Amino acid sequence: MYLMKDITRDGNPVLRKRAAEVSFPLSDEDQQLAKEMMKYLEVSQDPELCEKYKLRAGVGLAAPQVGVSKQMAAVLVPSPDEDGEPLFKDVIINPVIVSESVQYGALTEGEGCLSVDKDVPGYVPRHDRITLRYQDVNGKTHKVRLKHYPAIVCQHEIDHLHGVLFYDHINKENPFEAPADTVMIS
Ligand SMILES: Cc1nc(NNC(=O)[C@H](CC2CCCC2)CN(O)CO)c(F)c(N2CCN3CCOC[C@@H]3C2)n1
Ligand code: NI
Repeated sequence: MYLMKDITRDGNPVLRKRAAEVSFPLSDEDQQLAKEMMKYLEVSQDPELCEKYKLRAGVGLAAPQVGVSKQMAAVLVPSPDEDGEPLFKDVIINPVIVSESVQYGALTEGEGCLSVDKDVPGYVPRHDRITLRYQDVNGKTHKVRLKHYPAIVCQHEIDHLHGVLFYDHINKENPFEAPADTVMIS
């Protein structure tokens, strides 16, 4: 199971590389990687286990963040109401954003990153809606339309696969400025 010591931090070149495509069928190593990344998110979202293992909670985790430069990320976006199904839960492999809204969306609270220890205040303008194509661990291709919160999370993870970090998007002059008619997501 991954602990915070296993998370690569900003400054490690692996976070600024374009990750390599994953080939199918998945090697045992890649299957284990997918499982471990999703496990981290599940454990980190359990208050007791999160505390027990001193984790930072997460709704997404990309392979470069555990030192593996491969096009793979785990995403676990819980439903707003406790008992509901997650808004999105899957390990996205070789993801491609095939279309995106002109309209921006941004988390009202700004963003953080398990690989960035410092707080970087400011809005992170992303596309409010995306159509995402990816393969799951079985090699099955999915094409999903996402909006608001899950769309933001997936864009944050896909950025990691392209060597981009969230603060790269923050307006240097005015961090809390967002483009006109940006959807603010809480
Ligand atoms: C929004 C949020 N970001 C959390 N952390 N940061 C992350 O996930 C980073 C990725 C996210 C940062 C902004 C967009 C993607 C990790 N990243 O670096 C991966 O690349 C959270 F932990 C969190 N939630 C809300 C849901 N809650 C359910 C119960 O358990 C606690 C959990 C807390 N929401
Ligand atoms: Ni991140």
